[in-house]
Amino acid sequence: MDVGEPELRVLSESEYFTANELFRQALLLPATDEETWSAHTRAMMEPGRVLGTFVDGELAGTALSMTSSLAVPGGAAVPAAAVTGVAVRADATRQGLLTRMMRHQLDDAARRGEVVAMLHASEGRIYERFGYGVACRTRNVEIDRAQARLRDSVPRGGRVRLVTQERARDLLPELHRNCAADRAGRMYRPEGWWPGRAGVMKKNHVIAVHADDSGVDDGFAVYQSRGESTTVDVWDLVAANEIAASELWRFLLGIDLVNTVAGLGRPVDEPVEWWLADRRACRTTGVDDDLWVRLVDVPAALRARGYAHGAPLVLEVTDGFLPANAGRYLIGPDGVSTADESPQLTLDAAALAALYLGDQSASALAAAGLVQVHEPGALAVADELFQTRRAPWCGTGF
Ligand SMILES: CC(=O)SCCNC(=O)CCNC(=O)[C@H](O)C(C)(C)COP(=O)(O)OP(=O)(O)OC[C@H]1O[C@@H](n2cnc3c(N)ncnc32)[C@H](O)[C@@H]1OP(=O)(O)O
Repeated sequence: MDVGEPELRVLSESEYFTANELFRQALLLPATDEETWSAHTRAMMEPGRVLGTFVDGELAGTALSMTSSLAVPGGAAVPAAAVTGVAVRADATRQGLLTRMMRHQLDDAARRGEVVAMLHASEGRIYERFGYGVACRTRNVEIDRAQARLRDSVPRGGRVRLVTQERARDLLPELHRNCAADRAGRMYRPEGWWPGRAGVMKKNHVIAVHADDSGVDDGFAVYQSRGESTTVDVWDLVAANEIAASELWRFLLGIDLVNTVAGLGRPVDEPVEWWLADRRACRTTGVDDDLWVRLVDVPAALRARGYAHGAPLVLEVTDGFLPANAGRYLIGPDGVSTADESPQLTLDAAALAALYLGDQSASALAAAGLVQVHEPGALAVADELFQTRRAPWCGTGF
């Protein structure tokens, strides 16, 4: 049976709990207890940014966004909507409710001056139609501790210390902010993220902080042990520089009684194998999509990032969901402007998102038919312009 004409509106604070329950039910998660809700989850809901769709007077769909920013190649950060809490009640799916919410949310982000929207997707087939594309990926690794010794050549410095969860609550938000320019794809963790995170932090989560030789904190790791043949799961490891990163790994690999150290959602180019004297001590157990990005304002997004040296290129962008974004852009190391010339390459908003942070090359996307080539040689030019020194990585779940 079709649902009646839906009503979409911004929810009031008294409706947030119901929206969160709807989300949890749709994600097949258990209901939230009152304490977790009021002390933690509630903090993720920003007034004016929680949407609800009502059918026959009942809440049937919800989606929220948080105020954030995203680091782009070249070191700048652009205002960003961090989208989460997306759900439609099981008896109201495939009737266009999500499509309405996505349109409303992207229009709202544009009104707020947000250049991109970003999310983590529950399934791979939902968001491309709305112009989102996979902009970075993560890798899960398992390191066999008995075999793992860091090479003598790995630079050393500073000191790792354990801090209490209480101390970590004060320390980590600023420390994370200071590490955020590390690479493209990193995001500013929204204000409500940390209290929300504290809600999922278990009693046995341990926090290690690295300080450099002058005593300035420059990285941290959050981990937890499990199982009898003990594995340490590393949930969060963020560092401002390579020494802090390798020293945190050195620390984790030095914990007594541990058999395996599992890094979850790590950058795909983290050089773990190169740190190890025996590279086979590290096994990749999975590579997954990380952040999906939607360029809300294509010209502003293109202008915000830096480009490698190379010849300029005329790129045509098509955008079925936000047609105002469609256009031709002259992109080069000296900047970006709108162009009248014939395009050398054409691609849609979702493919541009995959190119934008440097995760995929234009050549790889063209091989899948996602970039149309009008001029021989243009792919090589695009590959050079959009390439980045490091793989993009978000590293923040939300
Ligand atoms: C960022 C996050 O929060 S991720 C979490 C997302 N939420 C979930 O996964 C919870 C469970 N799923 C749901 O709540 C819903 O199925 C949603 C939100 C994914 C989709 O909501 P719906 O209202 O059914 O989407 P809507 O009807 O607007 O669909 C639009 C199109 O997308 C397609 N579509 C939507 N969801 C899916 C899916 N999961 N798989 C494949 N296609 C899908 C529809 O078939 C439709 O295609 P059409 O235009 O060709 O007919």
